[in-house]
Amino acid sequence: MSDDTLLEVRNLQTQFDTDEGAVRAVDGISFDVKRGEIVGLVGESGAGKSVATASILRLVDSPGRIVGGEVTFDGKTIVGFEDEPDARGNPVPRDDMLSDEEMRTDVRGQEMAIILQDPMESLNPVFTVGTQLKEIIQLNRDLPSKEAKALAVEMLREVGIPNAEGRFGEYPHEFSGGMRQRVLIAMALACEPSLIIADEPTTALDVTVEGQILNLVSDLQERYDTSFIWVTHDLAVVADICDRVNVMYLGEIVEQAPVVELFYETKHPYTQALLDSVPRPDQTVEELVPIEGVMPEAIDPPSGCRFHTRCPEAREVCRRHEPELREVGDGVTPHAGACFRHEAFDAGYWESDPIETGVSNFGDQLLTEQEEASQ
Ligand SMILES: Nc1ncnc2c1ncn2[C@@H]1O[C@H](COP(=O)(O)OP(=O)(O)OP(=O)(O)O)[C@@H](O)[C@H]1O
Ligand code: NI
Repeated sequence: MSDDTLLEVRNLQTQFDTDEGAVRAVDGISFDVKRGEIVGLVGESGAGKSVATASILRLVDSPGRIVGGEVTFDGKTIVGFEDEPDARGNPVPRDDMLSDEEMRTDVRGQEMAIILQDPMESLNPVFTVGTQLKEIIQLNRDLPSKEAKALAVEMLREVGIPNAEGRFGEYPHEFSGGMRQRVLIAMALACEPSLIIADEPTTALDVTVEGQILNLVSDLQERYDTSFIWVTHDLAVVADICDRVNVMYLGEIVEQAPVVELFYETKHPYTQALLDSVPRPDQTVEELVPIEGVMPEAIDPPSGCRFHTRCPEAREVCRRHEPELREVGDGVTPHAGACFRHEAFDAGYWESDPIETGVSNFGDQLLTEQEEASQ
């Protein structure tokens, strides 16, 4: 693990054991978060974003369980298994894997904090906002009550709550949605974590308030040098604050790139479809194309490339073989994609017959090197 890497996720697999069978909600994802970086996790509802972050926090509840892979955080083993499973085929945790107790006392709320979509889930309605924030500060820093309170007020001010001193004594229900979300950000920062995991924290807010919160997070990120994993289904949010992005589809990462690369050198048809389905300043509304079809169920994913049933570029090879995430960029900027259209794959895509998916072609928006060369 290189020095500036804070979190390393390798081939992480999390499944839910249901009566109908195993739902492989997260099916072998790998990505890194460097220190001081905001990494996006984007994809449609059901892609596995929340299960992925819950796995990193070790907060997956039964019938869900982490069944494979490795997660290393600041030198600690969050997830790590022996090479051989036990007699019943279940993974065996390695000795260096943190216990549930260690996760609770040393990692969550200390080194990793979480911000969820609904602040009311994380705030206690019977205590004032100030009391809750002060308590977190005292848990994390050995400060006398008076100083902890002063710091709490200072933090409320820092996240942009007007009249912070006066509002210290108010209850969560007296705050608007946007203000509550600011309180949660203050609470997360009060732990002085090195990583904050934010799961769609601005989805319920209107766009103006969302924009204010995103600006705030960018500012605070710079000041505190905190790393973030930002979960969202919204590419506009990704464009706003992320440094690098992972695009998830049906439990897998299909594209991974720095944010500008993702938008301007798109390598995966699913990412392209996501981009075409959201308004952009350089497009008219008429040019918007919704993504066709619905994402298939994770319990019974399509064969081959999981996106092939909805992909306008799908060919026979995509139905038969599954492309893994590979380096497909220009060799300068790291850019990974899981699509046979790229030269890095030698799967015979171009000789393979197109398959009829009932989805129209994207046109010339997704030219590959080969296509460009043949034009
Ligand atoms: N308790 C559970 N039992 C069975 N399957 C589950 C359970 N929780 C989640 N799943 C499945 O895991 C998959 C991924 O869900 P997840 O909540 O991670 O999606 P998501 O990308 O966060 O979606 P959203 O944008 O709606 O939050 C889904 O197919 C979901 O049905
Ligand atoms: Ni989710």
